[in-house]
Amino acid sequence: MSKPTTGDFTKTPGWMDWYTGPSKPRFQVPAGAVDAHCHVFGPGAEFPYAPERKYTPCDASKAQLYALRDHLGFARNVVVQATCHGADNRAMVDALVSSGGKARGVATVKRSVSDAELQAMHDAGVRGVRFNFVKRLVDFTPKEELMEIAGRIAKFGWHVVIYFEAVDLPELWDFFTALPTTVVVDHMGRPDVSKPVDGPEFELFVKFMREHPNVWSKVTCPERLSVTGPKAMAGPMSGEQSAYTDVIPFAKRIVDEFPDRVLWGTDWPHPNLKDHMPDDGLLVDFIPHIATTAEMQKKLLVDNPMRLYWPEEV
Ligand SMILES: O=C(O)c1cc(C(=O)O)oc(=O)c1
Repeated sequence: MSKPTTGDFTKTPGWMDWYTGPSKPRFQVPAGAVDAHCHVFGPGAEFPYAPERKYTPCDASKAQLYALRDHLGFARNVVVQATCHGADNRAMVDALVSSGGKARGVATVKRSVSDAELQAMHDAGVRGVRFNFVKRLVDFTPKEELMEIAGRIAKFGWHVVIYFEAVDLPELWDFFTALPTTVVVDHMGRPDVSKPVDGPEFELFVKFMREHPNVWSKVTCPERLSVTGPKAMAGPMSGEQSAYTDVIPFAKRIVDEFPDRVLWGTDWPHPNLKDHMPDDGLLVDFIPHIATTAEMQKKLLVDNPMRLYWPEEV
């Protein structure tokens, strides 16, 4: 793959660029598999990063994303608006429009968005909005504004994607459980995997899903959540086909209990990683550790994302 650029922007110090030499996964994903969580960044020269952003990434273009899709054996993508673009969805929408119907998207919108703008995004393939509660990524938006947005996007048949840290779930519980749409949790609500998988923190997350059949989870980002690894990267420190073993019990528990409400994605180009950049081919090899039968793999990678993002084809 071609090397990432940065245009006129200066990357955040210590920024880790995505890995240009991903291996071919040993695990062959089922036909029609969807990478249901990934991003595009810029390119900044064409789609400038938002003034209110908390980080400046390297560029990660739609062409590079779609080359990775083909390399890994996926058929489709769900492109999630990255916080470095704020509520300016042009780069994400441009990626959808150029995908030939193979990508759908999740936007970030403000309360001031018009119905005509929502309709235009719908026509381009947007099917959800993202509410972000991770403080290092976004400024605070009042909950009544978000609830108003949720009510408006519900009319388009869209869902709400939420991103939060596990310690914040108790405080956010009432808001999340009042949302009128399907609710999709990013990265399993970021559990602290150094705590027990059956301890109070993760039990609360399981209860959240168990008691609310409209709640789905992405069983994504072992490379973010892992504490002890080993890491899915090329070279001598590699975990190769058994990376991120400390995350497996958490993700597997969610897939086992809620096989019809889980999604998987690469999270390419992996914003804000601090200590390593994964080989996306090896990340795909993580999947059979958490979805252990062909039936579960098909639900995770094909049936569930198709039902949520391409229901007209199911
Ligand atoms: O943990 C993160 O830093 C992160 C950031 C973003 C974003 O900036 O949109 O998206 C993600 O899925 C994860």
